[in-house]
Order: sequence, then structure tokens, then C-alpha cells
Amino acid sequence: MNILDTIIEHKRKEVAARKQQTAYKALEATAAFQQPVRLLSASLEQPGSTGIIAEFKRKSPSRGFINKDADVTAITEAYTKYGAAALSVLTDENFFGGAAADLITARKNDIPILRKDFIVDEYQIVEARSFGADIILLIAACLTPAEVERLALFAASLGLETILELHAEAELEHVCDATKIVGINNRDLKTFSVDLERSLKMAEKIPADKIKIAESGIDKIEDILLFRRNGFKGFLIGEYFMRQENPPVAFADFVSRLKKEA
Ligand SMILES: O=P(O)(O)OC[C@@H](O)[C@@H](O)c1c[nH]c2ccccc12
Repeated sequence: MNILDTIIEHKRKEVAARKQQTAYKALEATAAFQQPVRLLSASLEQPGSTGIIAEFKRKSPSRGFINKDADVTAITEAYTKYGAAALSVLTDENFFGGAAADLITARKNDIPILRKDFIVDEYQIVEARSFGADIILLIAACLTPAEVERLALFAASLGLETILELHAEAELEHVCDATKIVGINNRDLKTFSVDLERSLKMAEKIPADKIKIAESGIDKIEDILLFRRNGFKGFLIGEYFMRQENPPVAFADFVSRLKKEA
């Protein structure tokens, strides 16, 4: 069993247990559930957007702890202030050290927020909305095309946008009308190896009307410029900022250098 299978097996149990604890009705009664959603698509298409989706991430299966005691308030505030197009907040506890509470805290920032987790069930999408998320992630490697379509339509019915994550050409069949935003993961979730060239090659096969996002392993201005030249609008970056001594300063510096290049 690879890491993704392990995570999904654990996730199904977790979701079944949480469904017993908190009813759909209770999630729907939260204040966040009634609030308007901020659109990632609009943010990425805004002229002059950095396109950076800055991720709050304490640890990962590939790296172990990156920033164990990171302060979600300080870091997400700084990312917002210094020009992130959106935030991504890990809510998976077991494998990524995340928490729903991190997302709820990050919600104080008025920009689109991605609930970064492994979604296999509608219940997690209702949760996402109740935590204040604007966007969900659907990972092709752990869903069938029919499941992707069903979950993306369900998310849309709650006003949420979906990023469909691909990492192999075989997954292109998961792209559908309900998935307007497509992320290509530069990191293979099974082997953890990062390959930007593979993503660029795959991008050519993605329908032109989709908004493309490059995910993982991005740590240079040149990476962003390369992806931009190839039609990408979004860049999901976690570890590079989170592993710095001072993520807010590193982020501000990166954005100021990016703006000079563009
Ligand atoms: O920390 P990085 O290498 O900058 O990567 C961020 C993000 O792309 C990565 O966390 C990620 C991409 N897809 C995922 C799916 C689940 C969990 C995490 C991820």
C-alpha cells in the first residue's frame, strides 16, 4: 500500500466517526455557512495578481516536521498582507499536523481559502463550508471520474470552487465541466519525487478554458515565471516559506522580487 492509500483508508474511518459526532444540520447552522464565498478564479484572474496560493503546513509525510510550532494567525495574516492570491490550510491532522481550527483562525483574512485535505465524501465539503473555506481540493488519484464530477457539483451547490488535482496523464479523464480549475501536482504522491517538466508537458493536454495551477516543490521566482509562460495562473507553495526562519519575511521578500521580474 502506498502513502496515498494509507491516508485514504484512514480518512474514510475519520469521516465516518465525525459524522456520528456532528450532524449535517449543526454544520449548516454555523455562521460561516451563511457567509458569501470568495472566488479563487476571480482572484487569480485579477490583473497583477501574484497567483501565489500560500499554504500553511506544519508537517508532511515526505518531509516530517517543517515548522512544528508555526503560528497560524501571524503567518496567514502576513501572507494576505504581502500579496497572496489565496491561502491554503491543511486540515488533515494525522499526516500533515493540520486542524480545522487552523482554517477557522485563517478565515479572519479576507481572501479565498482552500481547505487542503483528502476529500472522499460530501460531508467533508459541508464541513469545509462551515469552517469558512471557499475552495476544496479533489485529488484524481483517489477518486473515480464519476466521484470527481459528483463532489465538484456538490461543492458548487454550496457556492464553493474546486481544484481538481492531477499528477499523471492517465488522470486527464477526470477533467469535466464541473472542474474549471485544474492543479497539476509536481510531486508524485506515491513516490514524492518532484518533476516540473512532467507538469509542463501535461499542461499542454489540459483544455484551454481551464485555469491551471502548479502545485508543490516550487522554491524559485524562475519556477513561477516558467509556469506563467506556459499559461499557469496559480502557484501553490507550502514548504518553501514554512521552512524559513521567518515565513512572513521570506514571503514578503519573494513577492517583492517576483513583482520586479514580472
Ligand atoms: O509544500 P510544497 O512542496 O510547496 O507543496 C504545497 C502543496 O502543493 C502540497 O502540500 C500538496 C499538493 N497536493 C496535496 C494534496 C494533499 C496534501 C498536500 C498537497
